[in-house]
Amino acid sequence: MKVYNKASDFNPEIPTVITIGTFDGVHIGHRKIIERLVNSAQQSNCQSALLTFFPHPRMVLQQSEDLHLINTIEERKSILASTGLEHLIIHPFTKSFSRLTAQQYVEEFLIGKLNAKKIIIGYDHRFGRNRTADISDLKKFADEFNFEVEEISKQDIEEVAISSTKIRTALQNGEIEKANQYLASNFSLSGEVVHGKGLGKGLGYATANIHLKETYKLIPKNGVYVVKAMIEGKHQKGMMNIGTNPTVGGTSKSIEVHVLDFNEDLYGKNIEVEVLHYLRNEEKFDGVEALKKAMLQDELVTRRYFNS
Ligand SMILES: Cc1cc2nc3c(=O)[nH]c(=O)nc-3n(C[C@H](O)[C@H](O)[C@H](O)COP(=O)(O)O)c2cc1C
Ligand SMILES: Nc1ncnc2c1ncn2[C@@H]1O[C@H](COP(=O)(O)OP(=O)(O)O)[C@@H](O)[C@H]1O
Repeated sequence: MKVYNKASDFNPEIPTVITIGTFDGVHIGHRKIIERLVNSAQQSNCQSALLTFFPHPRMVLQQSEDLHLINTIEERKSILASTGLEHLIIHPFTKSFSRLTAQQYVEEFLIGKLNAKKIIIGYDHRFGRNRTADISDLKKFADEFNFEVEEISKQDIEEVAISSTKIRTALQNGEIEKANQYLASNFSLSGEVVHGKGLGKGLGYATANIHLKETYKLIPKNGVYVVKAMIEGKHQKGMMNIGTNPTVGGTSKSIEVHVLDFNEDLYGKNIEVEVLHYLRNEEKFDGVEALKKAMLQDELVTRRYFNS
Protein backbone atom coordinates (compact mmCIF):
# COMPACT_ATOMS: atom_id res chain seq x y z
CA MET A 1 0.00 0.00 0.00
CA LYS A 2 1.27 3.45 -0.89
CA VAL A 3 0.59 6.35 1.46
CA TYR A 4 0.27 10.01 0.37
CA ASN A 5 0.18 12.87 2.83
CA LYS A 6 -1.79 15.07 0.49
CA ALA A 7 -3.95 14.42 -2.54
CA SER A 8 -1.58 16.19 -4.95
CA ASP A 9 1.18 13.66 -4.14
CA PHE A 10 -1.02 11.00 -5.68
CA ASN A 11 -0.90 11.37 -9.40
CA PRO A 12 -3.08 8.60 -10.75
CA GLU A 13 -2.95 8.02 -14.48
CA ILE A 14 -5.12 4.95 -14.11
CA PRO A 15 -8.63 5.83 -12.86
CA THR A 16 -9.54 5.01 -9.27
CA VAL A 17 -12.32 3.47 -7.29
CA ILE A 18 -12.41 5.35 -4.03
CA THR A 19 -14.06 5.36 -0.66
CA ILE A 20 -13.94 8.20 1.84
CA GLY A 21 -14.01 8.25 5.61
CA THR A 22 -12.26 8.14 8.95
CA PHE A 23 -12.31 4.34 9.25
CA ASP A 24 -11.45 4.63 12.94
CA GLY A 25 -10.59 1.21 14.31
CA VAL A 26 -10.69 -0.40 10.84
CA HIS A 27 -13.35 -2.71 12.28
CA ILE A 28 -15.15 -5.64 10.64
CA GLY A 29 -17.66 -3.35 8.90
CA HIS A 30 -14.87 -1.17 7.50
CA ARG A 31 -13.00 -4.25 6.30
CA LYS A 32 -16.05 -5.36 4.31
CA ILE A 33 -16.21 -1.99 2.56
CA ILE A 34 -12.50 -2.11 1.74
CA GLU A 35 -12.90 -5.63 0.37
CA ARG A 36 -15.73 -4.38 -1.83
CA LEU A 37 -13.53 -1.48 -2.96
CA VAL A 38 -10.54 -3.67 -3.80
CA ASN A 39 -12.68 -6.19 -5.73
CA SER A 40 -14.49 -3.46 -7.62
CA ALA A 41 -11.21 -1.82 -8.63
CA GLN A 42 -9.81 -5.12 -9.83
CA GLN A 43 -12.89 -5.86 -11.92
CA SER A 44 -12.85 -2.49 -13.62
CA ASN A 45 -9.08 -2.23 -14.15
CA CYS A 46 -8.90 0.67 -11.77
CA GLN A 47 -6.81 1.30 -8.68
CA SER A 48 -8.28 1.16 -5.19
CA ALA A 49 -7.88 4.26 -3.05
CA LEU A 50 -9.10 5.30 0.37
CA LEU A 51 -9.36 8.99 1.12
CA THR A 52 -9.20 10.04 4.74
CA PHE A 53 -8.67 13.41 6.37
CA PHE A 54 -6.20 14.31 9.05
CA PRO A 55 -6.58 16.00 11.46
CA HIS A 56 -10.13 14.76 11.85
CA PRO A 57 -12.56 17.43 10.52
CA ARG A 58 -14.13 17.80 13.96
CA MET A 59 -10.75 18.63 15.47
CA VAL A 60 -10.35 21.42 12.92
CA LEU A 61 -13.86 22.82 12.76
CA GLN A 62 -14.94 22.46 16.38
CA GLN A 63 -11.50 22.18 18.01
CA SER A 64 -13.15 19.27 19.70
CA GLU A 65 -11.40 18.29 22.92
CA ASP A 66 -13.74 15.39 23.50
CA LEU A 67 -12.89 13.65 20.25
CA HIS A 68 -11.04 10.45 20.98
CA LEU A 69 -10.14 7.91 18.36
CA ILE A 70 -9.54 4.19 18.60
CA ASN A 71 -6.51 4.47 16.34
CA THR A 72 -3.78 7.02 15.94
CA ILE A 73 -3.03 7.86 12.32
CA GLU A 74 0.06 5.59 12.43
CA GLU A 75 -1.98 2.69 13.77
CA ARG A 76 -4.62 3.24 11.11
CA LYS A 77 -1.95 3.19 8.38
CA SER A 78 -0.50 -0.05 9.60
CA ILE A 79 -3.86 -1.83 9.87
CA LEU A 80 -4.99 -0.57 6.45
CA ALA A 81 -1.74 -1.82 4.94
CA SER A 82 -2.87 -5.37 5.71
CA THR A 83 -6.21 -5.11 3.86
CA GLY A 84 -5.16 -5.24 0.22
CA LEU A 85 -5.87 -1.54 -0.34
CA GLU A 86 -3.50 -0.04 -2.94
CA HIS A 87 -3.49 3.69 -2.11
CA LEU A 88 -4.11 5.56 1.11
CA ILE A 89 -4.48 9.31 0.78
CA ILE A 90 -4.30 11.19 4.07
CA HIS A 91 -5.30 14.68 3.06
CA PRO A 92 -4.79 17.58 5.50
CA PHE A 93 -8.15 18.91 6.56
CA THR A 94 -7.97 22.66 6.90
CA LYS A 95 -10.52 25.44 7.30
CA SER A 96 -9.97 26.50 3.69
CA PHE A 97 -10.46 22.93 2.47
CA SER A 98 -13.72 22.79 4.42
CA ARG A 99 -14.97 25.82 2.48
CA LEU A 100 -14.91 24.05 -0.89
CA THR A 101 -18.41 23.84 -2.30
CA ALA A 102 -19.78 20.39 -2.98
CA GLN A 103 -19.24 20.90 -6.71
CA GLN A 104 -15.65 22.15 -6.29
CA TYR A 105 -14.86 19.21 -4.04
CA VAL A 106 -16.26 16.70 -6.52
CA GLU A 107 -15.00 18.31 -9.70
CA GLU A 108 -11.61 19.63 -8.66
CA PHE A 109 -10.69 17.24 -5.90
CA LEU A 110 -12.31 13.83 -6.37
CA ILE A 111 -12.17 13.93 -10.17
CA GLY A 112 -9.37 16.42 -10.79
CA LYS A 113 -6.88 15.15 -8.24
CA LEU A 114 -7.96 11.59 -7.50
CA ASN A 115 -9.20 10.59 -10.96
CA ALA A 116 -12.27 8.92 -9.45
CA LYS A 117 -14.21 6.63 -11.77
CA LYS A 118 -16.32 5.18 -9.01
CA ILE A 119 -17.08 6.20 -5.45
CA ILE A 120 -18.24 3.60 -2.96
CA ILE A 121 -19.90 5.40 -0.10
CA GLY A 122 -22.36 4.98 2.78
CA TYR A 123 -25.99 6.09 2.29
CA ASP A 124 -25.59 8.82 4.93
CA HIS A 125 -22.32 10.38 3.69
CA ARG A 126 -22.33 14.20 3.56
CA PHE A 127 -19.79 16.50 2.00
CA GLY A 128 -18.93 20.00 0.83
CA ARG A 129 -19.08 23.32 2.67
CA ASN A 130 -21.14 22.90 5.88
CA ARG A 131 -21.71 19.26 4.89
CA THR A 132 -24.76 20.32 2.93
CA ALA A 133 -24.53 17.83 0.06
CA ASP A 134 -25.64 14.23 0.38
CA ILE A 135 -25.59 11.05 -1.64
CA SER A 136 -28.39 12.18 -3.99
CA ASP A 137 -26.27 15.24 -4.86
CA LEU A 138 -23.30 12.98 -5.41
CA LYS A 139 -25.39 10.91 -7.84
CA LYS A 140 -26.32 14.08 -9.77
CA PHE A 141 -22.64 15.00 -10.03
CA ALA A 142 -21.94 11.45 -11.16
CA ASP A 143 -24.15 11.92 -14.22
CA GLU A 144 -22.66 15.30 -14.96
CA PHE A 145 -19.01 14.33 -14.54
CA ASN A 146 -19.18 10.75 -15.71
CA PHE A 147 -18.37 8.64 -12.71
CA GLU A 148 -20.29 6.00 -10.83
CA VAL A 149 -21.64 5.97 -7.29
CA GLU A 150 -22.08 2.72 -5.43
CA GLU A 151 -24.16 3.24 -2.33
CA ILE A 152 -23.64 1.14 0.76
CA SER A 153 -27.20 0.83 1.98
CA LYS A 154 -28.51 1.38 5.47
CA GLN A 155 -29.38 -2.31 5.59
CA ASP A 156 -25.82 -3.33 4.63
CA ILE A 157 -24.44 -1.14 7.39
CA GLU A 158 -26.97 -2.20 10.02
CA GLU A 159 -26.50 -5.86 9.18
CA VAL A 160 -22.94 -5.63 10.41
CA ALA A 161 -24.22 -3.85 13.56
CA ILE A 162 -20.78 -2.50 14.27
CA SER A 163 -19.72 1.08 14.46
CA SER A 164 -16.68 2.97 15.68
CA THR A 165 -18.97 4.63 18.23
CA LYS A 166 -20.04 1.28 19.68
CA ILE A 167 -16.41 0.23 19.96
CA ARG A 168 -15.45 3.50 21.66
CA THR A 169 -18.30 3.07 24.13
CA ALA A 170 -17.27 -0.52 24.84
CA LEU A 171 -13.70 0.60 25.56
CA GLN A 172 -14.95 3.40 27.80
CA ASN A 173 -16.98 0.81 29.72
CA GLY A 174 -14.14 -1.69 30.04
CA GLU A 175 -15.86 -4.15 27.69
CA ILE A 176 -12.61 -5.15 26.06
CA GLU A 177 -13.61 -8.52 24.65
CA LYS A 178 -16.56 -6.91 22.85
CA ALA A 179 -14.36 -4.16 21.38
CA ASN A 180 -11.69 -6.63 20.30
CA GLN A 181 -14.26 -8.87 18.66
CA TYR A 182 -15.64 -5.94 16.65
CA LEU A 183 -12.16 -4.78 15.73
CA ALA A 184 -11.09 -8.29 14.70
CA SER A 185 -7.84 -7.44 16.46
CA ASN A 186 -6.83 -6.31 19.93
CA PHE A 187 -7.19 -2.68 20.93
CA SER A 188 -3.70 -1.36 21.57
CA LEU A 189 -1.82 1.60 22.96
CA SER A 190 1.80 2.46 22.48
CA GLY A 191 4.30 4.99 23.57
CA GLU A 192 7.59 5.73 25.20
CA VAL A 193 8.34 4.52 28.73
CA VAL A 194 8.81 7.55 30.98
CA HIS A 195 9.63 8.08 34.64
CA GLY A 196 6.76 7.85 37.13
CA LYS A 197 6.73 8.51 40.83
CA GLY A 198 9.50 5.97 41.47
CA LEU A 199 7.33 3.93 43.86
CA GLY A 200 6.67 0.76 41.86
CA LYS A 201 9.87 -1.11 42.59
CA GLY A 202 9.42 -0.47 46.31
CA LEU A 203 5.96 -2.06 46.13
CA GLY A 204 7.43 -5.13 44.46
CA TYR A 205 5.75 -4.23 41.17
CA ALA A 206 7.89 -2.07 38.92
CA THR A 207 5.62 -0.42 36.36
CA ALA A 208 6.58 1.02 33.02
CA ASN A 209 4.69 4.32 32.64
CA ILE A 210 3.62 4.84 29.04
CA HIS A 211 3.49 8.29 27.53
CA LEU A 212 0.95 8.61 24.71
CA LYS A 213 2.12 11.10 22.12
CA GLU A 214 -1.27 11.70 20.58
CA THR A 215 -3.72 13.56 22.78
CA TYR A 216 -6.65 12.33 20.69
CA LYS A 217 -6.01 8.63 21.37
CA LEU A 218 -8.87 7.00 23.24
CA ILE A 219 -7.88 5.65 26.66
CA PRO A 220 -10.10 2.88 28.05
CA LYS A 221 -11.89 3.28 31.37
CA ASN A 222 -9.71 3.59 34.50
CA GLY A 223 -8.93 0.24 36.04
CA VAL A 224 -6.72 -2.82 36.00
CA TYR A 225 -6.29 -4.93 32.87
CA VAL A 226 -4.61 -8.09 31.59
CA VAL A 227 -2.36 -7.10 28.69
CA LYS A 228 0.18 -8.41 26.24
CA ALA A 229 3.14 -6.07 25.83
CA MET A 230 5.37 -5.93 22.78
CA ILE A 231 8.88 -4.99 23.88
CA GLU A 232 11.69 -4.96 21.34
CA GLY A 233 9.85 -7.37 19.09
CA LYS A 234 8.95 -9.82 21.84
CA HIS A 235 5.55 -10.48 23.39
CA GLN A 236 5.43 -10.35 27.19
CA LYS A 237 2.58 -11.00 29.57
CA GLY A 238 1.58 -8.18 31.84
CA MET A 239 -0.98 -6.28 33.86
CA MET A 240 -1.80 -2.63 33.40
CA ASN A 241 -3.31 0.05 35.55
CA ILE A 242 -4.99 3.12 34.11
CA GLY A 243 -5.77 5.82 36.64
CA THR A 244 -4.53 8.36 39.11
CA ASN A 245 -3.09 6.00 41.79
CA PRO A 246 -5.26 7.45 44.59
CA THR A 247 -3.77 5.13 47.23
CA VAL A 248 -0.41 6.87 47.00
CA GLY A 249 -1.96 10.32 46.62
CA GLY A 250 -1.56 10.53 42.86
CA THR A 251 -3.55 13.09 40.93
CA SER A 252 -2.65 12.90 37.26
CA LYS A 253 -3.68 10.03 35.02
CA SER A 254 -1.09 7.41 34.17
CA ILE A 255 -0.98 4.26 32.10
CA GLU A 256 1.44 1.78 33.60
CA VAL A 257 2.33 -1.81 32.92
CA HIS A 258 3.96 -4.37 35.14
CA VAL A 259 5.54 -7.01 32.94
CA LEU A 260 5.48 -10.50 34.46
CA ASP A 261 8.75 -12.37 34.98
CA PHE A 262 10.78 -9.50 33.61
CA ASN A 263 13.46 -7.26 35.01
CA GLU A 264 14.97 -4.80 32.56
CA ASP A 265 15.34 -1.09 32.25
CA LEU A 266 12.68 0.17 29.85
CA TYR A 267 13.05 3.94 30.19
CA GLY A 268 13.08 5.63 26.80
CA LYS A 269 12.00 2.48 24.98
CA ASN A 270 8.81 2.16 23.02
CA ILE A 271 6.26 -0.40 24.11
CA GLU A 272 3.02 -1.48 22.53
CA VAL A 273 0.32 -2.87 24.76
CA GLU A 274 -2.55 -5.02 23.53
CA VAL A 275 -5.44 -4.81 25.96
CA LEU A 276 -7.07 -8.20 26.58
CA HIS A 277 -9.28 -8.21 29.65
CA TYR A 278 -10.65 -5.88 32.31
CA LEU A 279 -10.00 -7.06 35.85
CA ARG A 280 -11.29 -4.46 38.31
CA ASN A 281 -11.71 -0.79 39.16
CA GLU A 282 -8.82 1.26 40.38
CA GLU A 283 -9.41 1.73 44.10
CA LYS A 284 -8.22 3.97 46.86
CA PHE A 285 -6.86 1.44 49.33
CA ASP A 286 -6.20 2.05 52.98
CA GLY A 287 -2.43 2.20 52.63
CA VAL A 288 0.21 0.49 50.52
CA GLU A 289 -0.05 -2.90 52.25
CA ALA A 290 -3.62 -3.29 51.05
CA LEU A 291 -2.55 -2.11 47.58
CA LYS A 292 0.26 -4.68 47.49
CA LYS A 293 -2.18 -7.41 48.45
CA ALA A 294 -4.55 -6.36 45.66
CA MET A 295 -1.68 -6.32 43.14
CA LEU A 296 -0.65 -9.83 44.20
CA GLN A 297 -4.22 -10.96 43.62
CA ASP A 298 -4.20 -9.21 40.20
CA GLU A 299 -1.02 -11.09 39.36
CA LEU A 300 -2.59 -14.43 40.27
CA VAL A 301 -5.66 -13.72 38.16
CA THR A 302 -3.48 -12.53 35.28
CA ARG A 303 -1.41 -15.73 35.37
CA ARG A 304 -4.60 -17.78 35.46
CA TYR A 305 -5.91 -15.82 32.45
CA PHE A 306 -2.86 -16.72 30.40
CA ASN A 307 -2.89 -20.34 31.52
CA SER A 308 -6.48 -20.95 30.56
C1 LIG B 1 -1.87 -4.31 38.45
C2 LIG B 1 -1.88 -2.97 39.10
C3 LIG B 1 -2.98 -2.58 39.86
C4 LIG B 1 -3.02 -1.34 40.49
N1 LIG B 1 -4.12 -0.99 41.22
C5 LIG B 1 -4.16 0.20 41.85
C6 LIG B 1 -5.30 0.59 42.64
O1 LIG B 1 -6.32 -0.12 42.71
N2 LIG B 1 -5.25 1.76 43.29
C7 LIG B 1 -4.17 2.59 43.23
O2 LIG B 1 -4.17 3.63 43.87
N3 LIG B 1 -3.10 2.29 42.43
C8 LIG B 1 -3.08 1.12 41.76
N4 LIG B 1 -1.98 0.79 41.01
C9 LIG B 1 -0.94 1.81 40.79
C10 LIG B 1 0.12 1.88 41.84
O3 LIG B 1 -0.28 2.79 42.81
C11 LIG B 1 1.40 2.35 41.13
O4 LIG B 1 1.78 1.36 40.22
C12 LIG B 1 2.51 2.60 42.09
O5 LIG B 1 2.19 3.66 42.94
C13 LIG B 1 3.81 2.92 41.33
O6 LIG B 1 3.70 4.10 40.58
P1 LIG B 1 4.95 4.70 39.79
O7 LIG B 1 5.22 3.80 38.62
O8 LIG B 1 4.49 6.06 39.33
O9 LIG B 1 6.07 4.78 40.73
C14 LIG B 1 -1.93 -0.45 40.35
C15 LIG B 1 -0.83 -0.82 39.55
C16 LIG B 1 -0.80 -2.05 38.93
C17 LIG B 1 0.37 -2.42 38.09
N1 LIG C 1 8.81 -6.22 35.26
C1 LIG C 1 8.86 -4.94 34.96
N2 LIG C 1 7.77 -4.30 34.47
C2 LIG C 1 7.84 -2.99 34.20
N3 LIG C 1 8.94 -2.23 34.34
C3 LIG C 1 10.07 -2.81 34.78
C4 LIG C 1 10.07 -4.19 35.13
N4 LIG C 1 11.30 -4.50 35.57
C5 LIG C 1 12.03 -3.39 35.52
N5 LIG C 1 11.32 -2.35 35.04
C6 LIG C 1 11.84 -0.98 34.92
O1 LIG C 1 11.43 -0.26 36.10
C7 LIG C 1 10.77 0.97 35.75
C8 LIG C 1 9.63 1.22 36.70
O2 LIG C 1 10.07 1.33 38.03
P1 LIG C 1 9.18 2.13 39.08
O3 LIG C 1 9.82 1.92 40.41
O4 LIG C 1 7.76 1.74 38.94
O5 LIG C 1 9.45 3.61 38.70
P2 LIG C 1 8.63 4.68 37.81
O6 LIG C 1 7.82 5.40 38.79
O7 LIG C 1 9.68 5.54 37.17
O8 LIG C 1 7.82 3.94 36.82
C9 LIG C 1 10.25 0.73 34.35
O9 LIG C 1 10.13 1.94 33.64
C10 LIG C 1 11.33 -0.16 33.76
O10 LIG C 1 12.39 0.62 33.26
